[in-house]
Amino acid sequence: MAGAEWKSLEECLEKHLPLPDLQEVKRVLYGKELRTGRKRTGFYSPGLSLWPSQPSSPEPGLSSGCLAGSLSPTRAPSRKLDLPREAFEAASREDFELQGYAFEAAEEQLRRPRIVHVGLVQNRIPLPANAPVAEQVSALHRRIKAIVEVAAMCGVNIICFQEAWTMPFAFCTREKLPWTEFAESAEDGPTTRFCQKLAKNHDMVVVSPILERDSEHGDVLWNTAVVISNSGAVLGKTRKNHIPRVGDFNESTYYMEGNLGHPVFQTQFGRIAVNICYGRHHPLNWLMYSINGAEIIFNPSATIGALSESLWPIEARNAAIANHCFTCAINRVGTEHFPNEFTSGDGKKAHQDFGYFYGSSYVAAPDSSRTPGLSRSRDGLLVAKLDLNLCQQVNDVWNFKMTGRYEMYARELAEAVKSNYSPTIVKE
Ligand SMILES: NC(=O)NCCC(=O)O
Repeated sequence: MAGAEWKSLEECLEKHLPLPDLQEVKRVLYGKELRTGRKRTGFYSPGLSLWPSQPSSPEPGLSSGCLAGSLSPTRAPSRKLDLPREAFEAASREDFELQGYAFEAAEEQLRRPRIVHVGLVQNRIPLPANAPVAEQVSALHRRIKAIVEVAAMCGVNIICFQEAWTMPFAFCTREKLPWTEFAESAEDGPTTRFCQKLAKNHDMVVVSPILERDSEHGDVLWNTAVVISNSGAVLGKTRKNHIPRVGDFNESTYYMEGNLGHPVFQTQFGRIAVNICYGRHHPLNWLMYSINGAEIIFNPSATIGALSESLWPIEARNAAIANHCFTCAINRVGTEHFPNEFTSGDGKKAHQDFGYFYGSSYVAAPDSSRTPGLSRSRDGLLVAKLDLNLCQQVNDVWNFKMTGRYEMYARELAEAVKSNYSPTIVKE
């Protein structure tokens, strides 16, 4: 662990990064740049920039090494995972990125390690959004099949695809056809049947986020993740609880807020839950999956750079810390162009694309460690080896569940949602 000789993260980045890279790193790490008020860095005061406009040189006599750290038993960074050569060869042939990392937990006397390999898939849409619907779906099935085969070579036990993975993210258009034609039955639609085969063939739990059409209940559409057991049986489904009303994410035009609560799925490899995209901004949403016993919470997403890139590295990681569980954040890749122009209701010109989906999928652990992200620009498979014992180990150290005071919050929230509630504000 570094002492005072390692001055600051900011100074290290400034010293070692070329200016264009530094600007991008600042954008992702700190959000928008604050007004520049002083030239040196090293401390923050409101309204002033954390960053000088040019990289500065370190003060003489101070070391500026970029990493000095020892591993603590409760916070070991994920390390690279050895994956089979054939898997890398296949990934390269199929033109997608493959990365693997392992998280470790301390050895226990009474419990054996509870090892599970998860796979996170991020991808572009392979065909343009104006190709026939059936061709787009088939092309996506083919693409995902190729990636799942590599995941199988890597020993993946549970795989999760990106939000609404069988379609372009067309909700920005507000048009119904052809986009509603991508909706399928969660129980026996073509995509679920396709995933059942994958699950059975590869002995892998498959989390398949789709646009669901529930024809048993008035043909209502939902944003749903179907969870398919490694036996090939449909274990169940879960629905997106929070629908964005931000920017071009006009999703409430298409489907309703989920009505299935916070189910957790007991799989052979551990207890999992799915918090779909915009749900990651809602700490109570993560909390309820965790209270129901989730050890791994997947967050299949579709989100764009201008809107959320500075939120991305924080939210799922914070949820893993706050809830003593693993979280898996997955985002799609690329720019999707739509046949007709639409406006964003912001006075700006009509346009035909949503913005840039920046990938960057990652896994975060309860001890605050995380994997690096997949790239911003390529399809990819991230394999992470988890020891689920880490969840309880961190819980026993930090005790957030024990100190959570849920009863107090339940009481206060129950009051706060009443129409006659008046907030407690103490005034002079
Ligand atoms: N798909 C979705 O909910 N996107 C909303 C934007 C975001 O949450 O970053």
